Amino acid sequence: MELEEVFERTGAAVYCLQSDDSSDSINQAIDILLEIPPTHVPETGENCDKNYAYAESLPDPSSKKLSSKKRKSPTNTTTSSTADPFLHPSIVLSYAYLSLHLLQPSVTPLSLSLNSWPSNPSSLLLHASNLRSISSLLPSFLAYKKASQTSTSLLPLPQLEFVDLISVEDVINVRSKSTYMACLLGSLLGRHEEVEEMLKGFKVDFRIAPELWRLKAEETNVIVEGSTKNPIEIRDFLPQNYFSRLRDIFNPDAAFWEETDYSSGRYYSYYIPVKDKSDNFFDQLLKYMHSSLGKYYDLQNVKGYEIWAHTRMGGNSLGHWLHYDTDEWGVDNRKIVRHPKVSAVFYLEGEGGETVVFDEGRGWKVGTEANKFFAFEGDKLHGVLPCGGEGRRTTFMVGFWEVEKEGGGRGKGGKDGPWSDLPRAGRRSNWIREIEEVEEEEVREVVAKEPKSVEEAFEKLEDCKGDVEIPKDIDQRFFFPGEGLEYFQKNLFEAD
Ligand SMILES: O=C(O)CCC(=O)C(=O)O
Ligand SMILES: [Fe+2]
Repeated sequence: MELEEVFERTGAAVYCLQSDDSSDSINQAIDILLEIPPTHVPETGENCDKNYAYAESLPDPSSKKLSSKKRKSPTNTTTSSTADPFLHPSIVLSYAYLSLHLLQPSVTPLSLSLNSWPSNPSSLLLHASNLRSISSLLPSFLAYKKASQTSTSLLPLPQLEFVDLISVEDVINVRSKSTYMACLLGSLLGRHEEVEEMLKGFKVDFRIAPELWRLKAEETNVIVEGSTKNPIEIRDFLPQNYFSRLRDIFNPDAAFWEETDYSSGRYYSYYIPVKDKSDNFFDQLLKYMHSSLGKYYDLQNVKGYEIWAHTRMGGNSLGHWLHYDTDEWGVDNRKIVRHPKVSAVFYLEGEGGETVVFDEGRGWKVGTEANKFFAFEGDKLHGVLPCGGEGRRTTFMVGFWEVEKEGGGRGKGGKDGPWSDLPRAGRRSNWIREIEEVEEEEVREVVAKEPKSVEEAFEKLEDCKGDVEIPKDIDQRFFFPGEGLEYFQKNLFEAD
């Protein structure tokens, strides 16, 4: 196959992918690309002079108004093709597979493209992200690191808007993204010296200390008998019938996630006032949690509970950025910052990254375990570390508030927002039908322990004064600028 046809086919495939995001179009693009024999894949990168010369000889693709004409036949490529010397057919093929969530088939074409241009940063970035999705953390770290070291002047700016897995910004910001991801995975893998070197690209003054990354979140023997200011964890917390009901409501396949549009990523929670008499399972559960925690924290003035939940696909998640739990309604509407008296995390499964909580310089670390309950004073900075592994991480959170609900409720487009009322059962909220009362349980005796901690949870960095921007969309705040924790206080007006 002539080089010209390879370009035309690649352009045509991109055009299919851009014209709409239906699986038909994606499959059509895949068919077009699969006809290019792998041995005819053009040389790019270090050897791409030929491609440049060819590309320059073609009319400017932007003058062809790609979107004005729908392609009719996959082989009629002349009017719609884009000649981009960096648009390697194998990269496009692997993007196409990825956009159908076909991870495995995407690996081979990507490796092929890396064969012809081993340091192609955008292929490396995609390759690294693939490897991370299949929990190959070390190879993924190495690929990110390699991408972070490639020169940015030769970066491709191709038309890659056709998949949401990687945006044009990702490609432009390939260096910042790959460096940041390498720092994140490197920290997880204990390669702190390399990370420190890479952090020099950014302007940051602190990072989570290697000691905290290394700490094993095992159970301690420090039993907490009564009132405390420190976090506590309680294993085997809920009686079986409460636990299984909660699991049913927030099971990964449960209606809740779909009906509340969890995947949109917007924040929503429900505010449930303290009542004398329970009307439903949530009342029962929250009363139970409240009485149990009352021995350790002063919860007498609590007026209501904010509840929300998270489920993270697979174990290989990036965690949850460091934040304070706040009353998002107050932040948005009154520009005031309030915290719950106590915040708590209930682990529905034993998978995924550890929760970390900070107070002044100290940092506690808590491992996930099914039916474990973890609580801490609600004005403490906290987050979730990234992790590898296969399992899913699902947690149910409770904020114990001394503040009565004033506003809150529906967010944009009538959807649930922060401090919503529980919905009534309806077509879009079947999940709520599962909260009818269960048999009431007496509060059991529990053993509360203080989780493991390190004295100095943040490490000061001296030479990290680079000008690469930390990518906003994946900033976990594990590396941050400033004098100390005031960086987080200043950012309190950003919703969690
Ligand atoms: O899942 C966790 O461990 C904590 C999550 C959290 O802090 C939050 O959702 O506000
Ligand atoms: Fe939180």
